[in-house]
Amino acid sequence: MIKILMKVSSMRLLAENLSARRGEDLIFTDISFDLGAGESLVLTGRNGSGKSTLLRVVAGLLHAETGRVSWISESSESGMRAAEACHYLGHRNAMKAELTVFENLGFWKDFLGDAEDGKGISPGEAAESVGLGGIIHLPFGYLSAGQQRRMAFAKLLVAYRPVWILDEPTAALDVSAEAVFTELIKAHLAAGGILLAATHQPLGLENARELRMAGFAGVTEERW
Ligand SMILES: Nc1ncnc2c1ncn2[C@@H]1O[C@H](COP(=O)(O)OP(=O)(O)OP(=O)(O)O)[C@@H](O)[C@H]1O
Repeated sequence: MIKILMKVSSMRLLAENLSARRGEDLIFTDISFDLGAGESLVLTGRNGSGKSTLLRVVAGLLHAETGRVSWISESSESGMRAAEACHYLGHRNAMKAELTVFENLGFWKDFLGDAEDGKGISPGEAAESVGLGGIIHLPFGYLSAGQQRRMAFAKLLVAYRPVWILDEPTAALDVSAEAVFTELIKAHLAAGGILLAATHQPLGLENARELRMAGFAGVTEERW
């Protein structure tokens, strides 16, 4: 049973005419999308096509060459900052190997705090939610690659953010972990959350839109 404490969010994520450069190369141009409560957009495309770059631009971690990202929330007239509105889960898990799982998740809970319209769950409950409640006392570095990825996902649950930005969330995961992640994402969307994800494997979401990145300024969009 997955328990996530949050009210139905009314967030909107608007990206307008985004372009980004890595080094000398323009990786994509004029990408726009508009995601409302409960909506998801999945970026696909070959290695190097710019998926991670787009996610990092939206999360405010990379500078956009052109365009802008707006985080529109009913609870904040002036809009929100990326750090207040989204969780970003990149290729790395952002956990300290020598601290226990409990200490890592506790750190993130205290450091991030909750966005206004939701409430995160405890480190113990979050570990339970990803199927690893029994190993919360172990140093993070002792965990297998798949267990580490599950615990990185649990970080999304300890502090509430309406938008989840996930880069290859299911890399190194077994089939049961994929199913757990899909259920957690569906629960997030059902509560009015938003998902922006890059993946090479389908995430099992029925109504996700797809943005196929072609790399070096090419891009196409279609609905799955
Ligand atoms: N710091 C950098 N300087 C120059 N080029 C870079 C830099 N970082 C990334 N790139 C290039 O930008 C392009 C897009 O990379 P990106 O990581 O966004 O691709 P991706 O679609 O996420 O790939 P993958 O599926 O392998 O994760 C690639 O061609 C990459 O080599």
